[in-house]
Amino acid sequence: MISNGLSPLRVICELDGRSSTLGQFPQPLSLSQLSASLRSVYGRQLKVQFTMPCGSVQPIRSQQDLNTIVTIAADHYEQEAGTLRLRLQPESPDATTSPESQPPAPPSFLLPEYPISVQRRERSTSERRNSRSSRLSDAGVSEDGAVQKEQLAPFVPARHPSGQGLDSAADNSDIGQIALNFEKCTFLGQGSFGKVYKCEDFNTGRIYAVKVVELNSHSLESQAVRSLEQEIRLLRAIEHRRIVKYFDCRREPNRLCIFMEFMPENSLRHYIRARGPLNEKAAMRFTRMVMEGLHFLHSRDIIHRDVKAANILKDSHGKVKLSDFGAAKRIQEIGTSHSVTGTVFYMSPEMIGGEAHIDFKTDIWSLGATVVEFLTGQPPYHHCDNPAAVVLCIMNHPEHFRMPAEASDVARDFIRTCFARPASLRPGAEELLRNHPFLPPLDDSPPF
Ligand SMILES: Nc1ncnc2c1ncn2[C@@H]1O[C@H](COP(=O)(O)OP(=O)(O)OP(=O)(O)O)[C@@H](O)[C@H]1O
Repeated sequence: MISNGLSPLRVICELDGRSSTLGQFPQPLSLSQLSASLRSVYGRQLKVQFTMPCGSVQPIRSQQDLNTIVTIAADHYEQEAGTLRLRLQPESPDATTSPESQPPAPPSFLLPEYPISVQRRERSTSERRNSRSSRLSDAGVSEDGAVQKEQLAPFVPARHPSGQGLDSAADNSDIGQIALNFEKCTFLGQGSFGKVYKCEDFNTGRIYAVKVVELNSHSLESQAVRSLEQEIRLLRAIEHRRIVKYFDCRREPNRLCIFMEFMPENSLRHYIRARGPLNEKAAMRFTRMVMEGLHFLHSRDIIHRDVKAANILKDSHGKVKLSDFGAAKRIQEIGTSHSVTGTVFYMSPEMIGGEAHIDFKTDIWSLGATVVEFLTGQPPYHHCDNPAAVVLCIMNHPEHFRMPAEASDVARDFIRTCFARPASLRPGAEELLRNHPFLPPLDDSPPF
């Protein structure tokens, strides 16, 4: 353990993949002293960050951030007693621009460098045959477990006049069948790891949401990108009415484009921000739908890992579906941005603690946090003024959590049940669906 007594703290900094000792510092460690030391050693403005036990990267911007980080390091990196490891990153000129304040950039990856005529190309008999066999080999698993045929219509790859396909930069020969109508792409929103566009396939008129993840120079040819592509190809087979479907994945120079089912009514986070917290009846309905989606994923051995209102998308019939399942963590690994500020609110203690064995129960915790967001407009521990403090609360001071003031006993019990710890005491999705009065069946719920 690092003591907060007199023993000095050794600070090691990593910049551009190289680690070096910055020095020994008296405790409590002072941010101004640390900054002065960094300036004298590196001679330039640097962002100071810390890698949490869960792998997320936390910026250190204040003395309070630093104090919290030192405590977390002491609690979770005991094998490195007396040492604090920091990551350094050069300050970019636009570092102060938040994603929200950026203008909605045009979908440059989709804009052709040549005029495009929107027309259907007739396919030859052999193309039709090949397309059919590849669709059959893509056969997936349906909601009831039955094997079923790929739902995609036979798309024609878009062709560049030079003869190259849109995806010529990568060997995506078995995918990349969606030919986009570039004129019909509109910006939908910005996430931490990419921008999302609504796009139309010019052959079928089918609408997609396309998430574009900018790849950093390290990740371009990395195993992580290949793994993500493979994972999304596998996830294409997952089909359920409470889950946003993945259709495809295509690598462009410097970018990865993930094609998903388009959900017209945006996320529950947007809904709550626009209209305020949900009433309890609505919260119960949406939670039931999300839990049904989780139950399906868990029954297929998939942990979502990023359940939150921003990942619950609405259709135009008042129903919701879970999005971003399975791949969210991998996208974080390869994206150019590495700050996950904000998402820590929903993380389970076992995930934050970097436990080796994370199971489905982590999603139940996150759904509990999401229900708090439904009912209050904010996730739990939102009163903490920095994410590092949130981490500390979740790990060490769960009693600091504020239960929604107006919540019924049933809602309170549901939230408490989701926050049970250790994870082994937390019920699974099926048990909650069967037994918890916060989740009464809906008209279209399957029997449990
Ligand atoms: N399948 C979809 N259909 C319609 N809109 C979508 C779809 N997927 C994402 N969006 C919208 O695009 C925006 C960005 O979504 P994205 O999933 O990249 O980030 P996020 O979940 O909001 O945040 P984070 O990246 O921090 O998890 C959001 O406004 C979201 O509602």
